[in-house]
Amino acid sequence: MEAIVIAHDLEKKYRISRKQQRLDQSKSREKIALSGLSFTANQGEIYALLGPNGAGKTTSLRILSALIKADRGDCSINGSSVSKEPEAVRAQIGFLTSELKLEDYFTPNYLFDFFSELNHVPAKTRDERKNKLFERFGISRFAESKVADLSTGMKQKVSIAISLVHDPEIIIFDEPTNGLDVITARTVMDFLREEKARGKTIIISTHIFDLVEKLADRVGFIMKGRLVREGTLESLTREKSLEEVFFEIYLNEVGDET
Ligand SMILES: Nc1ncnc2c1ncn2[C@@H]1O[C@H](COP(=O)(O)OP(=O)(O)OP(=O)(O)O)[C@@H](O)[C@H]1O
Repeated sequence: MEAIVIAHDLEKKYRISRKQQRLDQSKSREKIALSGLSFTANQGEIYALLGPNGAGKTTSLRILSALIKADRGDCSINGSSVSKEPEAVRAQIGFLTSELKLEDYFTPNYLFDFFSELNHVPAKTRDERKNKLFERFGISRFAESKVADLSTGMKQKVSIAISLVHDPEIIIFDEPTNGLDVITARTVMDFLREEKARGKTIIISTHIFDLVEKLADRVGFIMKGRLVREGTLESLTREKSLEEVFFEIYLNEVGDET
């Protein structure tokens, strides 16, 4: 199996406000989000980063996607270094989040064309892709409606479609089903399975066991900014449920602090 996404020894600190410092009862003005995170995803698999709130999932996916910079460490995406070749990385990945905010005034059709142009997608390819994605996500009927008039689920599906204008080899999806109703969540999960079947590599972050059990080939447990265990879903859950494995690791790594 070929390693296509390699995160190596990532460190990231955020500077926090004095107010936040007091709330955290911390002596430091910095918050450590990642402290030496490493993991590897293989070509054509769905890899899940599973961890509790504040573990560092979003931070690591944003670094992988060249949206923010790590303080230390680096990632290799299909042979390109995130720190040295961020443009090459961006061309190969689609970063998806259900929290992406779309401008209310524009239509799905306009947004898809706009982002296609930004990504240098030729018009013919753009139209083929748009038809396919709009059909797949039930957007076609709303293609000329303003974003402001769309339902929350439809907005999320539009944001997924426009993150895929360049048909990226690697899909990075932060909390894929957060805030989605069951029907939209199902559409998204089916879509990710189809993309995997097309040979794409998919990395998701989540705290939802059920999602990991339904979707993932391999799982990395992330706690306090570090990877604490990694393995195939099958090997991890041979004797215990994923939830049991998670809490065993959690008690070991974090203790019973809440
Ligand atoms: N912009 C920021 N400024 C200050 N601290 C931040 C910032 N972003 C994240 N953090 C802190 O860094 C740590 C890791 O956050 P991150 O969002 O990466 O975790 P997460 O695993 O995605 O959490 P969640 O599941 O709650 O979204 C947390 O303690 C968080 O409070």
